[in-house]
Amino acid sequence: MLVNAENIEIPDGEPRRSGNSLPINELFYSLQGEGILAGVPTVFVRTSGCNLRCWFCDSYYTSWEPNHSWMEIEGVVDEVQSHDADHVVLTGGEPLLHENSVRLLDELNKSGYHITVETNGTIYRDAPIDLVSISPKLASSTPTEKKDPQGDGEWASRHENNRINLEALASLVDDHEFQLKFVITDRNDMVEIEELLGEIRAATTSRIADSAVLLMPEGMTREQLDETRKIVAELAMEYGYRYTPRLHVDLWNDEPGT
Ligand SMILES: C[S@@+](CC[C@H](N)C(=O)[O-])C[C@H]1O[C@@H](n2cnc3c(N)ncnc32)[C@H](O)[C@@H]1O
Ligand SMILES: Nc1nc2[nH]cc(C(=O)O)c2c(=O)[nH]1
Ligand code: SF4
Ligand SMILES: [Mg+2]
Repeated sequence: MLVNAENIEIPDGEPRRSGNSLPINELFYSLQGEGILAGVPTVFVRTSGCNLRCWFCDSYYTSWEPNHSWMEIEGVVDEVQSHDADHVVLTGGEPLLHENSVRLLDELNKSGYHITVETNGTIYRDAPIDLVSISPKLASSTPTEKKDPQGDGEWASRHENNRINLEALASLVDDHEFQLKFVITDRNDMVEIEELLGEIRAATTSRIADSAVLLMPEGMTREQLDETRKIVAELAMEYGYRYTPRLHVDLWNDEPGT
């Protein structure tokens, strides 16, 4: 089943490529920095192009200013295999925008990798995924005129209209092991999280344990996380959800390829 097909687009200014290629922004070996697998050595494949525009996006060159090389799926698999890892993360941008992400996931699955997909949860695709790491975008992510990193809020209504797709969220939760990972900018986010969790729980037959709900502090740099991480840790204790660090930021700050 494909939900929200009308949102699928390729990055601006690129000819539509056919065949077996994907727009790849970067491919690197690091430690999983976020979520229930934090600390696990992992190869990251980052596609370019996104259907949303979070004002805080830490992968600016996949969303606001998409930048990539087109790579054949075979070449991506070869490069993944050149690293000594059992875990692969497919991220972006929004990796599930691209039909060919399914082909890549099929190939990685055949090679026996544990596969995590990092997604904003607006698009469902039938693919082999061991852990779907869903990060639904809250109202506080919307690039309003004041928060827009690039213009005067031109993306705000499009982002707002597309950021939640309950049907896709429920399908992702129903079909895979999952974590729901919310980026927290301040305590007001909790009202919307509680409401959205109620809606997802009503739409799915799967149980969503509180331990599968992760609160992640917003911040691209150590300095920014210094402002948010303690508040988020306290919110996790208050609500009974799980706190997730951003280990890569703690270790390497905002260095590319980490
Ligand atoms: C760049 S996104 C790519 C995957 C997908 N588009 C998504 O948003 O889930 C990877 C992860 O980084 C998170 N993220 C992006 N910018 C962030 C920031 N400034 N602080 C904390 N987390 C951030 C996203 O919520 C998501 O969990
Ligand atoms: N180390 C590291 N861990 C991550 N987990 C999710 C990431 C992402 O950007 O999706 C990410 C990332 O960019 N780096
Ligand atoms: S959905 Fe993910 S990639 Fe897209 S703008 Fe938001 S954080 Fe960035
Ligand atoms: Mg990242």
